[in-house]
Amino acid sequence: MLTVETRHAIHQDHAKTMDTDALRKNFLATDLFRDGEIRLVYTHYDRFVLGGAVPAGGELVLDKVAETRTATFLERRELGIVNIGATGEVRANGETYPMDHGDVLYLGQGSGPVTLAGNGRYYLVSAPAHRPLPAKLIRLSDSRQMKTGAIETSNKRTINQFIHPLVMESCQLVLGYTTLEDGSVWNTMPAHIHDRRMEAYLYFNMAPESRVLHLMGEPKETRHLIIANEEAAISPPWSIHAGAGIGGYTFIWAMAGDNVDYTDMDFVQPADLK
Ligand SMILES: O=C(O)C(=O)C[C@H](O)C(=O)CO
Ligand SMILES: [Zn+2]
Repeated sequence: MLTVETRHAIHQDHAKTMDTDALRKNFLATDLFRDGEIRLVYTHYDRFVLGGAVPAGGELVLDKVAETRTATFLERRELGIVNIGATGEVRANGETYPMDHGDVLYLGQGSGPVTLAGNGRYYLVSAPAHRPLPAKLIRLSDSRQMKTGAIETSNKRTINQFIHPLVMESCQLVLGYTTLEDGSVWNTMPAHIHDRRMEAYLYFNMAPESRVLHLMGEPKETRHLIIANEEAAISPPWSIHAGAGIGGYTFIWAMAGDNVDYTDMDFVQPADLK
């Protein structure tokens, strides 16, 4: 079963008038992972799509998605898949990719129908692509690991970069996941924006009762989302994206837009946030 929800783009002047419910309806994606289903959110931020697929021991096929009005979803798109569950496999273009927990698969434009199988819990992100590029399975050991933060500032963490120009080539997608050291709770602080690229954060590996306080909004007009396990924050190009957990968590960050330069960020120091 395939479900697609469309989210239109919101102007920052509109966002600052929103109450909690409206902020959550527009910027939080919940209920992405259901057994036997593919559930997608089609955003109008860079036409970035995010979602979940849980074959639950069987198989699910991602093929035609009416929203794109193309013969197959990947006819003019590229796809990143992260397995946040147990072992499974993904098949596309006549190839089979074994997917362990934490593995990332890139499928380029024109890859055709994608079969997601086994006990994986697959997080999916997709953006329009301008040319076909080779598929690539990237394991944690192949990723580029960037250590940052410090225990003193409660933000010691490793930013694992997978779909990233120094690891592989993509058209628009840039993706990885960030893990925090025990006792560190903050991600992405100091915060930043990048008007050239939108971003989405999927928080996972969280205890069911745990929550992340995710900060969003323009730097001088911040708002927050209280986020539970396996929920995603959709971050428009004008928004900061940062968070602190009351328990452990990992998050997958994924971006699309005008460039694939991970370092292209406009930092905002905490003293400049409001
Ligand atoms: O912990 C962090 O800092 C991040 O993971 C930042 C994200 O990678 C990001 O926002 C990239 O633009
Ligand atoms: Zn960012």
